[in-house]
Formats: sequence, C-alpha cells, structure tokens
Amino acid sequence: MDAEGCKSYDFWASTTSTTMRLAGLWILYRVALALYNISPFHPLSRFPGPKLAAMTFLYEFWYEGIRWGKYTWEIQRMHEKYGPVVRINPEELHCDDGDFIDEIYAGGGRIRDKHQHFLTTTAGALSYSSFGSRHHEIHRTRRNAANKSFSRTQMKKLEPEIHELCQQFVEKLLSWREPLNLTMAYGCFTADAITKYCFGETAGFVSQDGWKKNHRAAVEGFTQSMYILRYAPWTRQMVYVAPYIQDYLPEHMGNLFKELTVKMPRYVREATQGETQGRVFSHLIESDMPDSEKTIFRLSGEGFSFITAGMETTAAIIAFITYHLLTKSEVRERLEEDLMDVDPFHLDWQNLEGHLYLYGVIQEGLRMGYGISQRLPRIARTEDLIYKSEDGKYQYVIPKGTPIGESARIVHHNPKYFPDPFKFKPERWITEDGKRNLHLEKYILSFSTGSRRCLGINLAFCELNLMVAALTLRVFPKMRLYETTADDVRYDHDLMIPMPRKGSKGIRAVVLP
Ligand code: HEM
Repeated sequence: MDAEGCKSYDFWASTTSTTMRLAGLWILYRVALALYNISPFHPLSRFPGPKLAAMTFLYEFWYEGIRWGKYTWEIQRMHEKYGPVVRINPEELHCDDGDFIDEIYAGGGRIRDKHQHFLTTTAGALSYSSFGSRHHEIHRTRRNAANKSFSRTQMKKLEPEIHELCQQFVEKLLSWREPLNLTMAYGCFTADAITKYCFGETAGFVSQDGWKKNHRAAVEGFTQSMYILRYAPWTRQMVYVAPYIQDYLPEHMGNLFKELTVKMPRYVREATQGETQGRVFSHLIESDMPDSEKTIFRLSGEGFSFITAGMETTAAIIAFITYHLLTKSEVRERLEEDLMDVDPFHLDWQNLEGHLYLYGVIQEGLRMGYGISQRLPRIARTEDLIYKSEDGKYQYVIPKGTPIGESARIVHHNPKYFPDPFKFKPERWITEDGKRNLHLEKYILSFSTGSRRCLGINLAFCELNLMVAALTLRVFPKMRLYETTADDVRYDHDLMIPMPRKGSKGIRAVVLP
C-alpha cells in the first residue's frame, strides 16, 4: 500500500472506531436510562405495570407502531391485572376510574398541559393550533379567541345553514341508487357543514354529482401518519418541504402535508379578506390575541384542526348510529314514535333536544362509538393529584408534572356505570321518572372535558340531532345495509379514532326507490 492508500485507510479506520464508540456510548446511555426508569429513584416507581413498559418506550411502540394501534387493548389488560392506575410507559400513567375524570381533565383555571409525546402526532401549522398547544397558558389564549365562534348562541345563529345542508344531503341520498360507504357520505355533509360554518362557503361535497371529492384523504393522512410521526418525530420536519417532495412521500402523509401547506392557507387567506364577516376567522382576526397569533400560517393550523376534528368524528358517530338503527327494529320504532310530532322538513335543534329517546340514541351512539377511542393524557403541572379508589383499596399521589389519561374505549364499557356495556341501549339514558339521566354524562369522554374539551361540541350536537332525526323520518325506512356485518362496526384498533378490523370496507348501505 502506498502512502496515500495508508492515509485513506487510517481515515476510515478512525472514523469507524469513533462511530462505534459513539454508538456504544449511546447504547450505554439508553441502558442506564432504562435502569433508572425502573429504579426506586424514579418518581413513578411506586406505580404498578409491566416492568418492560416502565423501562422503555419500545413496549408501547410494539403495540402502537408494529401491531398498529393496539395499545388500548394492552392497557385494558394492565388494569385487569394491576388495578385502576397503571404505568404505561416510562413517563405516563393511565387511569380506569370514571370518578377521577374531573380531576384529570379539570377546568376552571386549573392548569392542564398536554404531553409532548402525544403532540408529536401533529406537524407544521397544526402544532400551533389550540389542539396542538402543549402549554395551558398559550392554549387559553388561542382557545378564548375561538370560543365565541363555537358558542351555542353562534351555533343557533348559523343553524338554518346546517339545516339546509342536511335537507340537501337527504335529498341526494334518497336519489342515489348505488351502495355507498356511509362514513364517507356523512363525511361530505360534515365537511360541508364545518367549511360553511368557518368560511361561509361549503366545500361543495354535497352538491357535487356523486361522492368522489371529499376531505377523507386529509383525515386519513392525519390518522395514518400518526404513529410514524410519533415514533420518528424527525419526519414532522418534512411538512416544510412537502410541496417539493410530495411525490416521494407515502400517499397519506403527502395528502396531509398538502392540505396543511397549500389548501388551508388559501382558504384562510380568502376568509380573512373580508368576505366572511361574522365567521370564525374574522372573529380570530378581530380578537385580542397578539399579532403573532394571527398569521396565515398559524390560522391555517387552526383551520386544519377544525376540519379534521369536525369531519370524521361526527360522520363516524352518525354512521355508527345508522348501523344500530338499521339492525335493531325495536330501537328504530321507538325513535320514530319519539319523533312523531316532528316535521322532517322543518327541524329545530332546540326542539329535537327535548325528545328524550333521541337524546338516548345520540348518547348511546357517542358511548359505543367513542369519538376518540384512545387515551388523551393531561399534565397537572402545578398540583399533585390525589387518587383514592371507591373501595379505598388503592391510594396514590400522582406527582405534579406526570402525564395521565383515560380512554373512552375503556371507561365507556365499565359495567359499573353502564351495565351490559356492549349492548346498544338508549333506555339507559332515561331515568325511571322520564328525565335525562344526566348523571351518566360524567362518564362519557367522547368530547373530553375540562379546559381542553372539544371546541365544536355545539356544532356536533346540532348536526347529530338534525341528521339523526332527518334520516330516521325520511331515509331509514328505505335504507338497507349492504354487505355490512358487526365486524365492520366492532372496534379493533385506534388511529386516534376507533377503527374496525383491517380489510373492512366500512359501514355500507343502499337506499331503495
Ligand atoms: C361527534 C363529534 C366530535 C367528537 C366525538 C369530538 C371529540 C373531541 C375530543 C375528544 C377532543 C379533545 C382532544 C384532545 O384532548 O386532544 C376534541 C377537541 C377538539 N375538537 Fe372535537 N369532536 C367532535 C366534533 C367536532 C367538531 C364538529 C369540531 C369543529 C370545529 C371540533 C373541533 C375540535 C377542536 C378544534 C378541538 C381542539 C380543542 C382544544 O384543544 O382546545 N370537534 N374533540
């Protein structure tokens, strides 16, 4: 070997050995961290759970990233084995006690942050939305500015638009003869409703011929990318170069990033140019948020969160209720009876809310359809939380700063609150003396609760009431399920929202002439 060759050999040998040393140090660090995580020095060492889950995030990754969205099943098994509070990863606890919901998800000025591990599923402008805000204080600033636009008063003002859209949708459904995926079809209605509500103009999904164009690609982009973003957080940076590399990204991720960086800023820009006075974005621009909170970039994140959060959740719950009403004639007949005095062409949200059985059907739809099925952790930054189980057997002090959450999928099936929990029983929501069983509502996590409760809850309830009533009175007598079984409805895994088994074509139906 000549001198030049020797030099090159030395260079590669020394680079390899430095790399190996660094890799060795990194492995040593990870091992030391894993041992610390299960040592008595760790603040969560007293909490029960599998040692491996406490040691490393790989345990959670196995269920979420490899087995794809199956961690809630494993968390449920942990509760059966270890009790109502368990440690599910090195940093986080999970609780299975409906009576502790109000402490975890407190409101009234008590500080609740979000967990960064949970928020890594957001990228780009979405990280700057209310939904993506980690700290309580910035969340309050953003949320207070948006609250006015989603108040009950504002909803009532805009109700005629949602009503008109609902009627238009029902007409289209009645004239359609092909089998169709109901979550997709209802998603056209909910996407139009939220875009009309926010921007003063629908996305045109109901009025188009057919159902082809809709926002599902964006929503699927968000849900299908979430575990990739969570376990490979560096992929979040790709959102900034997405327009240039879109063709090389996985399809779902490309769709998500395109929606965030191209379509949404355009919507927001148009909405803020004065044509949509009295709508969400003009309210946000007029609010007393600092100017840095009013940039097109940040408002695009809010807009994206409104559309993704408002579309699929509501559509999935309506589809879920449809399945139960089409398969349970006794429930449908009772609902028809309850709605006997209602004119299906002139529906009124407030009037519908007075119909007890309809209330029961919607609540039961939310209970068994979950909304968001997986855990939603919160952090009480400034206070320890004191947990005591009802029988006094378990007592814990949850140290301040610890992420802890509950899961709708678990709480909603607790037989202590909901006997016969897997049965669709609207009657459970009506007391013996014929009133709403309001006490049960405190065990429903579908919209979360406290300071981070769903912003769009009024819009969601308005849509649910109008649409379930309209479908029951006008469409269900002619609608039949199409190649749909209980397997297409049954919860299988989480992509934030509940998903049926892989390969399911969803809830499908056909409308007869
Ligand atoms: C049945 C329908 C719906 C369900 C089940 C639902 C469920 C939820 C849940 C569980 C959260 C809390 C998420 C978290 O903790 O990270 C949430 C937040 C949110 N929802 Fe909804 N939602 C529905 C409809 C809507 C609608 C129609 C909108 C329209 C704007 C909307 C907008 C939002 C927003 C913006 C947030 C974030 C709020 C914040 O963090 O301050 N949702 N929703």
